Amino acid sequence: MEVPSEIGLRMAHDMKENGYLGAEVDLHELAHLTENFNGEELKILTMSATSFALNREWKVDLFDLSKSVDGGNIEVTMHDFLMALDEVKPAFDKDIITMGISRPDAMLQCGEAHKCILRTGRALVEQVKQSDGTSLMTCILEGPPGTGKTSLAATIANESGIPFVKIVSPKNMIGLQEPKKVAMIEKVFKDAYKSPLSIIILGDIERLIEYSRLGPRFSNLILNTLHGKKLLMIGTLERHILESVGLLESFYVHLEVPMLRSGDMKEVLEAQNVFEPEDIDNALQALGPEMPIKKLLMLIELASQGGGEKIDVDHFCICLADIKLSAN
Ligand SMILES: Nc1ncnc2c1ncn2[C@@H]1O[C@H](COP(=O)(O)OP(=O)(O)OP(=O)(O)O)[C@@H](O)[C@H]1O
Repeated sequence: MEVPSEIGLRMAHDMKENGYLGAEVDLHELAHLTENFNGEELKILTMSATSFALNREWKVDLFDLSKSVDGGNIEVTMHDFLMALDEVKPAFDKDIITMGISRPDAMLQCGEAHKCILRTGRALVEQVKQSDGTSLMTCILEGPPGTGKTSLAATIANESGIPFVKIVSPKNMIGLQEPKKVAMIEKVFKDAYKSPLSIIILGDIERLIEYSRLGPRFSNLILNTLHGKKLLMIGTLERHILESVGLLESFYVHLEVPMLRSGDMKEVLEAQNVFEPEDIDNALQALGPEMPIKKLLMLIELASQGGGEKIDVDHFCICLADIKLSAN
């Protein structure tokens, strides 16, 4: 059983104090299910579960409205909470961290470099969890667009078992004004600091915000507010931007996420099982020495459309040429 979140435990404690929590309610399960809820969201969840209990208990007899209703009998059950959980969702649902990869188990093996990054990521997680000397670990995954940086960060966070995971991504902030974005980022850090152990993923830092605005607050946010709490922060960025915005020193560990090389692409093609075995080498030859995983997956999808079970390698080459043309 994982350590339930501080907030979840607090909520369960409050309800017990108020004496209307059903005896069968599994507090640990409940705390586990509400790991990514903030205080306000927990209040709303509790109100929703209570209203389910009220609806059930206060069965009004429409044929005899003079009958009184006994409010003292209200008991909020686990079932009420489960129904409330269907309705009330946290702003930063843990599922968000799997963005890009809709299911963590859909993460493809694609070469030694990716495996090595995952291994290092796991080691960093263990260090933050176990070392008394490490309260803050910062790691940057740097590499060209579409190389799988965010997916790798999400996989590390997903596997970590750390209940409090927040992702800050430009995709969550489309259309927001700069001050609102800064406020959102600050809130994520403040929320994280309420948990004894947390992970924050900062996706595409350069697109998040104009760094000069965030910069001065950023170091304060990370360094000054920890107060004995433990945090692993994983950022994703392209290297030249990392240098140009002067962020290089803000991250202790730098991991390079490269494009897929021929051997890595072979691993992906074989796993996808989209070519006849004898066509794989021809396809690899057409693909050239390297390519970001995003582009390779897009190409496979494009070439698979409307065809049979396997992709015809000539058709694949035409799709590849189309993609190259449109990129120019
Ligand atoms: N190992 C993998 N298995 C399956 N799909 C993957 C894998 N890595 C990345 N992808 C897919 O490739 C796409 C790009 O991945 P991701 O967003 O992680 O890359 P990125 O380097 O963060 O991109 P950008 O620089 O554009 O932000 C996503 O759609 C994701 O689903």
